[in-house]
Amino acid sequence: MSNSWFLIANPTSGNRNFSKQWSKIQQLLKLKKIDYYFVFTQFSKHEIELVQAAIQKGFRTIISIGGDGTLHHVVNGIMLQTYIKTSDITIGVIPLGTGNDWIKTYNIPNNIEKAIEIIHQKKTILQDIGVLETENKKVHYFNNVAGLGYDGYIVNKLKSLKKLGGISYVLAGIYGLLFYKKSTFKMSFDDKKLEESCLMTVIGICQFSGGGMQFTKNVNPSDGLLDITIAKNLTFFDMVFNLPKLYSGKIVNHKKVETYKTKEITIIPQNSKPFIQADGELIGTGKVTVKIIEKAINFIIN
Ligand SMILES: Nc1ncnc2c1ncn2[C@@H]1O[C@H](COP(=O)(O)OP(=O)(O)OP(=O)(O)O)[C@@H](O)[C@H]1O
Repeated sequence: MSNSWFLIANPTSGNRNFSKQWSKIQQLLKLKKIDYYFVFTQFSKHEIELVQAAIQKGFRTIISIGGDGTLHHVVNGIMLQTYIKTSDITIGVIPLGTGNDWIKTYNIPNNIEKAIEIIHQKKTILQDIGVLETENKKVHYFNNVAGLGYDGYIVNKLKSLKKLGGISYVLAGIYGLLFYKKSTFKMSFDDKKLEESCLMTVIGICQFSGGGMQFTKNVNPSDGLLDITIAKNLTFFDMVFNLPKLYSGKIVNHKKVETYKTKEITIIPQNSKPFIQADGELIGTGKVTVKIIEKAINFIIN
């Protein structure tokens, strides 16, 4: 087993100059005498095979350098392997992405120097991981927030806007409010069966999504429960007038919003196939079942 860190860096994440950021990261790691190996991703989802190869070589501490998408695929690589227990792995994050939402739950600043200092201190939490099964029986893991409906629509729109940086989330959000068509979702969890016209249903392990918005209530990332938020018939005006509440998290108290905690939920959209997003990555459309794997991976936190 290796005591070195294994760094997986996505040179395409964020919109800052990657080679400049990378030189800074290398200098800081040397300064802190942190022993490491590194690889750059060469294509989307390359993270999965890179992290699995690293685990087979004996690495147990992985650093994801990029945004939420890079971390999402690193997590999927770990969860999809059967070589070792996933809870033997520790992940640290050096944020280079656009939204960088996962780090916000743990007060990790969007700053390379501070993120490396936090990694050096090695304080960890054993966090839950969510697992989504889509209509075609495909399985996807998520470490932050997943959702169906409006937020999936936004993630799809974001693809063409991310080059604009942080503002892209706001622009995609407004576009979605103008053009996304709500649909009726049948939802079942515990002994509940709901049928509602929904803007979206959000499923959280952690607290922030959409570039700093908060749709989950009283989040605890290691309680073995999914935080479900059902945004019902919210209109364009409801969203615009409540914009500060989307960022402060108070939106969960709105009369058209319901929150639940559960271990498993199935959502079946009626007469439409809305996009499903997981950690800001588009993973499918239509029906989805979501479960939780309690205390699955160690993450370095502040
Ligand atoms: N070399 C590569 N070329 C193209 N795409 C890549 C490459 N490496 C990784 N990717 C993909 O790029 C996507 C975006 O990366 P990431 O989410 O980390 O950055 P971001 O979109 O800027 O940040 P955020 O998600 O925090 O807004 C991910 O789906 C990732 O798998």
